[in-house]
Amino acid sequence: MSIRAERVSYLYDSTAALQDVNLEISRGTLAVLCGVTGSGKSTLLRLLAGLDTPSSGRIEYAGGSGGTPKVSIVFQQPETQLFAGSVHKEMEYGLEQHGVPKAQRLELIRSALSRAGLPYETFAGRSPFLLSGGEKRRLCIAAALAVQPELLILDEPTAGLDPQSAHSLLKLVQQLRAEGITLIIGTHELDTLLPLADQAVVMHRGTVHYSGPAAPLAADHQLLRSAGLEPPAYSRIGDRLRRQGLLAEQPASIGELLAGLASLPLPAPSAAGATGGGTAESLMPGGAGGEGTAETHMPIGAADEGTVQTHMPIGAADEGTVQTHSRKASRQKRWQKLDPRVKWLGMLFGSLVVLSMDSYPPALLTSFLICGLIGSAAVPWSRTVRFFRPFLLMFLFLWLLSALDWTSPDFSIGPAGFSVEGMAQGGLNVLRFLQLIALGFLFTETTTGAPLREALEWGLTPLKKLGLRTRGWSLAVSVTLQFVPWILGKLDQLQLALKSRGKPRQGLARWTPRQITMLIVPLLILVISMGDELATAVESRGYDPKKARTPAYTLTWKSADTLALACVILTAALLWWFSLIS
Ligand SMILES: Nc1ncnc2c1ncn2[C@@H]1O[C@H](COP(=O)(O)OP(=O)(O)OP(=O)(O)O)[C@@H](O)[C@H]1O
Repeated sequence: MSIRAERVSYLYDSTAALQDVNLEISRGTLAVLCGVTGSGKSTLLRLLAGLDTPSSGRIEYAGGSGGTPKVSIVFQQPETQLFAGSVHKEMEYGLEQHGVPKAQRLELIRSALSRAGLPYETFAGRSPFLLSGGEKRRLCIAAALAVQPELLILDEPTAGLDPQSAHSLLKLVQQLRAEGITLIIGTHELDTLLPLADQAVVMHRGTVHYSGPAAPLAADHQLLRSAGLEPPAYSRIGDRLRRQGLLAEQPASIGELLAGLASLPLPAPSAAGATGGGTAESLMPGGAGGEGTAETHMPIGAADEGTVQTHMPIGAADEGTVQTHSRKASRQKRWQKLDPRVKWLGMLFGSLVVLSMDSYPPALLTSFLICGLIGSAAVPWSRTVRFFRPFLLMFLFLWLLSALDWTSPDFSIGPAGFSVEGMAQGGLNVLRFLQLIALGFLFTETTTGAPLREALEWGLTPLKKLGLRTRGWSLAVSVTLQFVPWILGKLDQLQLALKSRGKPRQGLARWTPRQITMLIVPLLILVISMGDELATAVESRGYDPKKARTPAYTLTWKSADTLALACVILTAALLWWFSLIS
């Protein structure tokens, strides 16, 4: 199957990760996608796999077997891609989603596992979570192969593998190419993958810097360096030897370089070489032979402006985006500078007001105000949606439950009767719950770890007088609060993993009861292992809750904080008064 990206751009919030990407990869090609960290490789691979939709532009597949394109992807971190209770179930999930009849599944699973070097008899019953890092990666590759993809996308497939496993993975990649599968591999590992590739694509700051045959790219050191990449070692050494007249041709792989070297008589070490000078120089990659020793020893790209810019947000090229970005950053900074005690008190007063409300007008006004506050703190819209999405289904259920009326319903849907009054009251309660959650969200989104903990400790000080160990509590509460975004991030990753193995589902369809039950176990395992790691870290640092800790952050009250607190108290009082009169 061939794939074509046409003027593809992708934005994370308002920052462009990809800009105007045009790309064509023909059927049966092994394409290597390289670029420095943050250049947009993973984002592009996700779009090519159909897991995300471009913000603009389009991606087309052609020459497949018809119907939905059969694309499989293996992510950079395999542990985020596993979710089932056993290796067999992990493999079966994708086959089931692709509609493969049960009778055919076992054979496909066996064959894919064995191709990935995991014998079925040994691994089928084991938990994917208890495999080693390399075995997890092989399992993900096996699961991707089981569905017999026409396009296979691998993101950093050799990362974290020992040399032998990396070698067998490369052999497998070559076999797959020989079978006519189109392969796209995202990697930094140019030395091993570039010689195998037919096509190379270099990403630089979210754009395609080069797309063409792989062999000339390996020899074009200037082009690679201008994208912040170091040319493969075989090419750098070959280049030096060629300049010195020792090799006739530029080697296209480490194998060719060794073969070229084998035909050379070994020179006797010269006196100059023995004292340092010449030998040291000749051992340096890309040394005096033409590319400049100083340049070689500088951090990659220090020699060219392009790489320095790599670390800037891609949108920096566009002045409008920069301005929006800096306005947002300054709003976020203003909220972060505010003393956390003001936010803590704001959350306390806000919660009291919300709890005292029993009619819609003040509740709606409060919702409006909270939305305004979240907007003024420049919390990205996508992050807010991601945070609230899991709560919405739960609250919808609670709302329907409180609207149920079996005795004198105002209307019925099927066997269930509902009362309008119950709906109104339930709606109000749900709204108030959401407001309480939103206040907590605003507090944690605008306060970093250390100030958050100190503010919590300050809030718990009265309890200290009763002899309670508030330091331990505040640590526990702040860790718990920071767990929430972490858990939501993990949920997103697991959802993406499910999507990568089956029919793409969008919106509420992603949260079917089956999907939720599939996510519970891996999520629990991830949470427990994170708790375990945290406990080990705390223990290894000799943390003793009985001893006073030196605060990592000192709270300082400024006049702007007094003003902000006065605004908080005034607003809370007005809302309370409004709820009394309405
Ligand atoms: N979820 C996200 N939210 C916001 N920005 C993101 C997100 N994911 C990636 N980015 C940003 O998008 C840009 C491209 O990221 P991407 O992960 O595609 O790069 P990459 O080339 O794959 O990097 P690496 O080799 O380190 O994996 C980076 O600047 C990154 O910070």
